[in-house]
Amino acid sequence: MDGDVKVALDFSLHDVFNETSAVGGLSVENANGGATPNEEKVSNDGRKDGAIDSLLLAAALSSGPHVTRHHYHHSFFPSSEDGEATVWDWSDSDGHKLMSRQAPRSARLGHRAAFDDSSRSSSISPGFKPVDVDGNGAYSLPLVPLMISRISSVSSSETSLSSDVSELIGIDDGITNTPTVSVSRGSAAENGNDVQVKCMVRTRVPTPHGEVFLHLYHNNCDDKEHLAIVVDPAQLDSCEEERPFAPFIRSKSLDAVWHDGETPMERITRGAYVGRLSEAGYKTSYSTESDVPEARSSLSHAVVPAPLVRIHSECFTGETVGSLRCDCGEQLDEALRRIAQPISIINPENNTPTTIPGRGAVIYMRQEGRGIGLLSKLRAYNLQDLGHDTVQANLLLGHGADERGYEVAAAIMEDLGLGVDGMKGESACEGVRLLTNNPDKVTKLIDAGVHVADRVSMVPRTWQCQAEDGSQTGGYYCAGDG
Ligand SMILES: Nc1nc2c(ncn2[C@@H]2O[C@H](COP(=O)(O)OP(=O)(O)OP(=O)(O)O)[C@@H](O)[C@H]2O)c(=O)[nH]1
Repeated sequence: MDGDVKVALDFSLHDVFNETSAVGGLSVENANGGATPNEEKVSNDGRKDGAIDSLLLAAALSSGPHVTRHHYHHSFFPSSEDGEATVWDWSDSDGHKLMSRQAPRSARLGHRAAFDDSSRSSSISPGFKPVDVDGNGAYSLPLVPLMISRISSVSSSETSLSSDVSELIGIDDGITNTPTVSVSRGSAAENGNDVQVKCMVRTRVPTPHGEVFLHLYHNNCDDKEHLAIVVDPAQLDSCEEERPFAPFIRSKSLDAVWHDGETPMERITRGAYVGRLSEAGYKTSYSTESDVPEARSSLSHAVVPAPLVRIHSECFTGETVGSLRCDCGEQLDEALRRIAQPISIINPENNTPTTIPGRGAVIYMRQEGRGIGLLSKLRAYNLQDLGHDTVQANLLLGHGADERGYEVAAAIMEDLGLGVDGMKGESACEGVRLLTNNPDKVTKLIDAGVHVADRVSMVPRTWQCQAEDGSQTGGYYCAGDG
């Protein structure tokens, strides 16, 4: 299991690599099929999508749909015996020969010590290449919220805990200064104010897990732009005649009328549309709740499982830099993968098995470093290198062990009809299946009014592989390791 071997890429992968880089193999610099990252391709139906990462596509084709930007380095591909890449042998006891460019986590952590020692003596431990193949990391999914953060014109001096959502919208909306709808959350806010959130924009984003809707939220509690990554592809292809099996996951505040005389183009620009936008046409979304199509009445939420939801905390180091100190990037990716899995149900209308698209959401909270912020988290890493654990390091810096709050996340879920209040009818008490290993998170969300129907453990694939190995699970660097 420990031996690193040299292998060749399989045929299809190799073809793509040769196309994308003069160097070929794993040291490609442009993993975007020769296109620049911003280059657009026009599909047959006239839609414009960002250029697909051909490296990723090739990996997915050769290894299966589970391979994503993050898992690309962690996942398996069929083994061959000669070539250029350093890979790890993960072959299982059933005789499946599998190789991965990702070392087992235990090995990664084990080798870290050797790496640290050897880098001091300028000789890198053979077989451990932590950042060997990350040329395509620049386009990874979690970069999106970070870019949004950079272009945000909302500064902390322009907002305050007591500011109204309408003030926020007036600053950088550019469409309307007078929002009429936001979601109010009882008395959950610690400062005594109602927590208000408003979805400012919703847009379709193609991802390795299929098409998702990215929702950007403003709120009256902090100056962060929190996000919801909604997986509900059924609504892309919805037509009025056919009612969906499960209620669509839509933002009430986005679909509301924001001001008198609102134009269709204003609504379309912020994403308040139904179905799929195309050059051929569009349809603005329902502006009142009574217009929302009901799920098929004969299909209760007992038949369609409650949506899977993960509340994910931003982790710049783990998600964008590819830090091995935590598994946040893998967790985000794994959450989206699991939410996007098709759901098998029995259609009570004809009693036949049927499959519906996966549905759920990742609520992406900008709570870096368990709420202590990136600056403090990075300082905490230095203290951890001195031998302190995560909690000790946070406390030494004057922070709590975990400073995250979940009222804003709960308000976003309410706005999306997820586990709080629901959209209407049967979905009202549908609840959510929460993807987490953190019991504290479950308690805090229940306190914030979320109906948690079930907790689903959130185990990254690399951990699962380790468990099968019988080797160490978790590691001292990962905050999620408990
Ligand atoms: N302060 C601090 N924060 C960290 C560290 N490593 C990761 N984080 C942050 O921890 C957050 C993730 O929290 P976790 O405890 O891993 O996971 P969780 O969200 O509580 O629980 P799960 O839902 O089971 O993943 C992210 O915001 C990371 O930025 C660390 O060493 N110190």
